[in-house]
Amino acid sequence: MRQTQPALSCQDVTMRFGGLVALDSFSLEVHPGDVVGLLGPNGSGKTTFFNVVTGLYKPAAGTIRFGGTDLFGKPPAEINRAGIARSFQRCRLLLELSVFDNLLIGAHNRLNNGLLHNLFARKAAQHSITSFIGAARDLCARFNPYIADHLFDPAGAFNMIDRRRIELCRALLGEPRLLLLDEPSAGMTHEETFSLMDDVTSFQRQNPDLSIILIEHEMQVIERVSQRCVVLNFGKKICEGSYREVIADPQVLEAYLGEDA
Ligand SMILES: Nc1ncnc2c1ncn2[C@@H]1O[C@H](COP(=O)(O)OP(=O)(O)OP(=O)(O)O)[C@@H](O)[C@H]1O
Repeated sequence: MRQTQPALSCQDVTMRFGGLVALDSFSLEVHPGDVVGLLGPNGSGKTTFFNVVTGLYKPAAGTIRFGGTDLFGKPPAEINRAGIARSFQRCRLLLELSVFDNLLIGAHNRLNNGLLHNLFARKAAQHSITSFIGAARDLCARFNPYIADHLFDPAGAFNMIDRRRIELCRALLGEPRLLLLDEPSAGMTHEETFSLMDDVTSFQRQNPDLSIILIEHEMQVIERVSQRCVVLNFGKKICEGSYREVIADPQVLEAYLGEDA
């Protein structure tokens, strides 16, 4: 029996797009330090779940609590401040800007004190930027020292795996307690994906209360990093258990292969 309170507790979450039920009474609990693999065939509702949890979509029904706080229907900025960060399938860096500028844009939620403050409280504004540079360098060094050593290089000068690293640093800079990773392998080789996930795992070892939900089609990645897997099909949870359990489950085989196991 688990002693810890769940970090994230979603109960009976339903999301509809017109007549399409993208999430159908979906429930999921994630405890501090959990790494959960979220699986399912294309269109099964995985990204929709991330969009609901991060406030991009407002579900029709259900409850979403994080660290005991009700997040249902709250705006994305508030959810991010509460400690939930995410990555996206496609690279969302501004490539002509430096790594540092990209990190700064990600921290807008916390650093923006308003134009008047920045114009008239120059010392305070300068101090907050200086301490942000220190925090950014420190975070990047803990995630992958190469990024910290190239903090002021343009993001476009990095290869795909390092761009993903920069995006993850941006997500982690706010010290989230829950990180949602949407297909980190997209556009990368096996080796690159494993290397990226090694950085994530090593970062999590330094921050053992960080919970992670990982959407990933590469089953080897899921097997390597997740302690528990949840499988969606047509918006419904069809299976939950260890990687070994879910890949042997007849309903999961049927969902993926379209045949009876
Ligand atoms: N904004 C939207 N408007 C209308 N339908 C949507 C929208 N977003 C998602 N859907 C539909 O909801 C269903 C679930 O989509 P979702 O992107 O969550 O699936 P997924 O499991 O993440 O798929 P994939 O593995 O291909 O990324 C799909 O049928 C999709 O077409």
